[in-house]
Amino acid sequence: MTNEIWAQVSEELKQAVGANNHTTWIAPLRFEALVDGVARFHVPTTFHGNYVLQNFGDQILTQLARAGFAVQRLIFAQSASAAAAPRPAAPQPKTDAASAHLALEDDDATPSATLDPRFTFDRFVVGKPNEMAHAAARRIAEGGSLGFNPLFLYGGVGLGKTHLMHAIGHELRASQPHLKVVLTSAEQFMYRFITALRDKRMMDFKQLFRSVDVLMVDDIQFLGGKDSTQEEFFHTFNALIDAGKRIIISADRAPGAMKDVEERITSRMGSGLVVDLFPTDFELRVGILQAKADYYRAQYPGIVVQPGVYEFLAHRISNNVRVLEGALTRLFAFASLVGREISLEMTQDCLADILRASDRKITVEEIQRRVSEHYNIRLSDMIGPKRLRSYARPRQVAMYLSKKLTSRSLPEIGRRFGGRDHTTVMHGVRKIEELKATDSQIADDLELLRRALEE
Ligand SMILES: Nc1ncnc2c1ncn2[C@@H]1O[C@H](COP(=O)(O)OP(=O)(O)OP(=O)(O)O)[C@@H](O)[C@H]1O
Repeated sequence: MTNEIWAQVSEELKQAVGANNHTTWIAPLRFEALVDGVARFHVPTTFHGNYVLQNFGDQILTQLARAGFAVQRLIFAQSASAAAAPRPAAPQPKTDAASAHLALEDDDATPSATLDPRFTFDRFVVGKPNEMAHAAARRIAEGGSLGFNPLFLYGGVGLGKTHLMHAIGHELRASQPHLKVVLTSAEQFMYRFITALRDKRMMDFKQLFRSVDVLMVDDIQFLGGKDSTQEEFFHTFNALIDAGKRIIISADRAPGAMKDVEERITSRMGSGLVVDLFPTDFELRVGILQAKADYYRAQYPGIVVQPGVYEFLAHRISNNVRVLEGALTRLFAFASLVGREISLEMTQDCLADILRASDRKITVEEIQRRVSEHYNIRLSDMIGPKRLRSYARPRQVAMYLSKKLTSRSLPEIGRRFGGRDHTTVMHGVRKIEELKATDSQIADDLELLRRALEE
């Protein structure tokens, strides 16, 4: 996108937000860059940026989409072109799509992140793979006493961890505005820590983080190998837990699977409620597409989506909801540009690159092969009739993973396990679900296998 195009989009926005709002809020924005679906703007103050994001963020995204730009995140910062260029010793917090919405602005008096207005509970579609995580997040958002602390949410890329954290933030801000709720990424925590060290303002740093009521830290796996930041995080963590404050942590893997993070830290992080977000299944993907499309239809009135399009996308696109969203944004923007209905043909054409990239699907056969290798048993024994525990357990693990990671139905899975009945598969899946909560060896096995399969 060029400055000229932004100028046109900005003009369009005048219609949407009104001339006064436009002069006050939109006109001062300076477009800086659009990289990987993240559009970055320079703003005169942090407050200005927060205000625009919260009040006009959706409209800006919509207008950009209308202009043909599939933007997924907006960042408003004083940043690069302002005087606040970081000194060399301090790493810059990354501003990619994953962390953009958490941007903590440098001149914030408190480290409370900008909440993304789109990441609310209302807009979170619940299905089997994420129902536990959603329920736990809801419990925290309701306030009151909980039987667990911290909450540790983990799962693969783009499955809604950040979304749930923001949703908790929104709810708490509305229902208990006196609470100091802080949402940050591990990377930003480190950035602040290093900056405080450099500027000899450690007391301020400690006070800042230890005075919060609810601390949410995203992408904690980032602490791997960053020894002094880990140490500081550990102290912050302990101080808050001891003071009865609430902590929510997210990561791309289970606490025990974290690399280069000290064991005393991972074991404390895993000492509350640990919940995993499973890869989306077909039903959840259709649900998410429908919910997002409802929203788009309000923005692009008159666009018709032909039957079968959502199902096609849910079948063909990977687990990552971010990819699913990007596909839909592009489809709606394209359909509105050319003024046609969204048909299967248009979908295949317009999304050819995304569909190609998502072609790799996990199969039951691949799961069986991996699981038998993992447990060191023959594939034929796992699929065959033998009932020995040493075969039955891996078989159940493979059934469980087949249910969770593929879109195959129970009878279809049964057929691939030597023609077993669907009730046998169901029993196996339930058994592993139970064991996962009580047997850490099984939980670790599942985690390892899932990672290997999703690579
Ligand atoms: N169940 C859901 N319902 C609606 N939207 C969802 C759901 N799950 C994920 N999304 C959307 O998918 C996108 C990616 O989600 P999010 O950023 O929360 O992922 P994440 O798990 O934090 O992944 P990462 O670690 O890569 O940041 C967001 O736009 C989010 O709104």
